[in-house]
Amino acid sequence: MSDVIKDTLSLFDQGLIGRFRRDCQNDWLQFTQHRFVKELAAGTLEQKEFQQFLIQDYLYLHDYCRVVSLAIYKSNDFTEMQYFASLMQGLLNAELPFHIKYCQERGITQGQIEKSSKTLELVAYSQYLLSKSMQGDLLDLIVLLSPCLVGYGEIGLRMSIDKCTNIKNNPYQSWLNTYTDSLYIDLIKKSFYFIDELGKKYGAEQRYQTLLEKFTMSVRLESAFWNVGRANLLGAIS
Ligand SMILES: Cc1ncc(CO)c(N)n1
Repeated sequence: MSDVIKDTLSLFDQGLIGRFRRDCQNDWLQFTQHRFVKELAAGTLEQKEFQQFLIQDYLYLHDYCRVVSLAIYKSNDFTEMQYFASLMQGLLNAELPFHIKYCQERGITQGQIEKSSKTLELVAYSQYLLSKSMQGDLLDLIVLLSPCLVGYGEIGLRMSIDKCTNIKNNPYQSWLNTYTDSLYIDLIKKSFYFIDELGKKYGAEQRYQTLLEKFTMSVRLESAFWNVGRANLLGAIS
């Protein structure tokens, strides 16, 4: 089992994603080895903090889906459209129902989510994605989205083979399983190939530096997002 996971993890080092990850290594490590991630793996994360994270992430997923629908609109052929439609389907039919289930298990109601203030971390990330995705072509757009697309998968896979992970009585195990589920991982595998294809089609080589800047900013916003559960109310706006 762990060989299959290691093979899958080696894909993260290849192609355009591999190059971006290497070229913003510090930021990437801060994101994927964040304090929140370590506490999740150990099962020591405060329940309250996780609940706040779930609420903010629910609100984030709404904006993320909006950006994916913009990608469908921006697609120039049916192959591109099909890829983004499958991503949308994965979000709406797999990740979101799981997310709603975790909220329900923790007694978080729909009304509570709708009444919640957005944290500055959420506003910054969502607004960055929503505004930047309006500019540029489909390659710019997928680069903006790719830390979000592949990051949780890498985190989930690494945790699943890390000896330090508490798998026996970890209250966050079912949430972690979402991101190692074969549906989620298959989508990521498809994404590596698709991003490389778009890279060739839309000339990633010629504008690599601009793309790297977009990727890196999304990675930093992902790191900041891990703090949403701790963001105090003074830092929240509605
Ligand atoms: C902020 C954030 N990034 C990535 C994912 C994975 O889809 C998520 N649910 N939330």
